[in-house]
Amino acid sequence: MAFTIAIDGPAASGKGTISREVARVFGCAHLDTGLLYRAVGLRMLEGEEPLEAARALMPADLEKDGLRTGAVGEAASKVAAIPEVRAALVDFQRAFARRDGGAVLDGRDIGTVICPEAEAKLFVIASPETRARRRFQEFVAAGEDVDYSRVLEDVRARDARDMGRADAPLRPADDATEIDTTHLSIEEAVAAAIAAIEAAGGTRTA
Ligand SMILES: Nc1ncnc2c1ncn2[C@@H]1O[C@H](COP(=O)(O)OP(=O)(O)O)[C@@H](O)[C@H]1O
Ligand SMILES: Nc1ccn([C@@H]2O[C@H](COP(=O)(O)OP(=O)(O)O)[C@@H](O)[C@H]2O)c(=O)n1
Repeated sequence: MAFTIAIDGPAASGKGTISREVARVFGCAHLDTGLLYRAVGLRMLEGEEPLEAARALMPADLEKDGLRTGAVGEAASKVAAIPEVRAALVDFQRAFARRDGGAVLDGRDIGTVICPEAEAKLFVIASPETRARRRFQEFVAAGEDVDYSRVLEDVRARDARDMGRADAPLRPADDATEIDTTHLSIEEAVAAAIAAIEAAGGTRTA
């Protein structure tokens, strides 16, 4: 049966962490849709035209090194504001969402545009300062030379761009359950997500 779980929210709110654990617990496949936009953003930084890059995207693009850097995140949110780029990525995401065995997709517009019919929808948030601190720690661990105030500035700029764009802006679906992870541990956030998905009819396999 194709049970679809949509998990949306702003940068570094905890979507990916929750999604990976939810996929394990509910025994379904996981697609980090941000990687699609990051892969197009990286190809743009390498000189390619964004729409051509989106149309030519290959699975190997999602495995490339460097997709998680701040510069690529910034480029991703720029190409993500181009309606034709978004349109080129829709079919792949919808096919993934309806696969047998169920799927969890995380991103910005999964519950609103890609899978409005998803059986379970979560909207994960946290304060900008908390998200910037988490992202800063990740960059430091990855050896990137950054300062916290710059990361906070980038988080705010990306929020504004993602929420302000005309096409598929970041916003909760009317029927999404909000999880604020600002004061939650990873374990608590995951437990809240599992409870909401079970309440929506999801069945654990682990
Ligand atoms: N509830 C939480 N409490 C503390 N740290 C968290 C929590 N959720 C995620 N993190 C950490 O914050 C960082 C960003 O989380 P991630 O899941 O990648 O966010 P997103 O996918 O929304 O960008 C990761 O390093 C992760 O370990
Ligand atoms: N479904 C999605 C996923 C990502 N994106 C865009 O891609 C960028 C990078 O997404 P991401 O999920 O990898 O970013 P993080 O939350 O991990 O920082 C976002 O800032 C969005 O602009 C989108 O528009 N729609």
